[in-house]
Amino acid sequence: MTAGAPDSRMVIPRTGIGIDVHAFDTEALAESSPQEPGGLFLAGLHWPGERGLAGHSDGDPVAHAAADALFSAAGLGDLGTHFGTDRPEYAGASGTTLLREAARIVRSAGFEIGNIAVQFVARRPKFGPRRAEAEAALTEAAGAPVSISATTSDGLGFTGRSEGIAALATALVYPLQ
Ligand SMILES: Nc1ccn([C@@H]2O[C@H](COP(=O)(O)O)[C@@H](O)[C@H]2O)c(=O)n1
Ligand SMILES: C[C@@]1(CO)OP(=O)(O)OP(=O)(O)OC[C@H]1O
Repeated sequence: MTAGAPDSRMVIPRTGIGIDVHAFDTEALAESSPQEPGGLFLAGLHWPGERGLAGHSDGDPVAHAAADALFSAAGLGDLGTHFGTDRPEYAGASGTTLLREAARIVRSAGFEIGNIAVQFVARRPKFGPRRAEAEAALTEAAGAPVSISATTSDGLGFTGRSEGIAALATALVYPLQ
């Protein structure tokens, strides 16, 4: 092997990053009907009684940031490349549906997924009690470990004013040889 040149037998993992933000939807309060439940969809879970987020899909910034990080790691563009708002089939789509589809696309391009880590910024909902449930939902959708953490912004900025929720994700993928 030449000094400085990568060994062609080495599997070089690739990292990716994704950020997503959704604003609270003032009309999406509480439950509306069993067919179209109101409330919040976040981290692959439904949070009845919490104010919902606006979006073409269900507006889940945790799942969207995770999917964006996968596309970023694989060099396959971003969420808009694959699930644009011009695609009626994704109207109202759940975060787990989008993450499952993103993982399928990344695997079809010849990658396996190492893991995804996501952190969201919000005062509410209190995440700790449902962390295991959310991690299980997104891990099942991605077919790879997804870890999720939450933080507040100490009352500062748009998350501090409860105008929306922001999420940041990283992902690791590696090419299958
Ligand atoms: N929506 C949230 C936000 C935070 N947590 C948990 O609280 C811890 C402290 O948050 P600070 O922003 O005050 O540092 C944080 O590490 C989380 O464990 C939460 O559960 N849900
Ligand atoms: C997911 C898509 C498509 O339904 O819509 P939104 O739910 O608005 O989500 P966003 O993260 O703003 O962008 C990606 C969109 O293409």
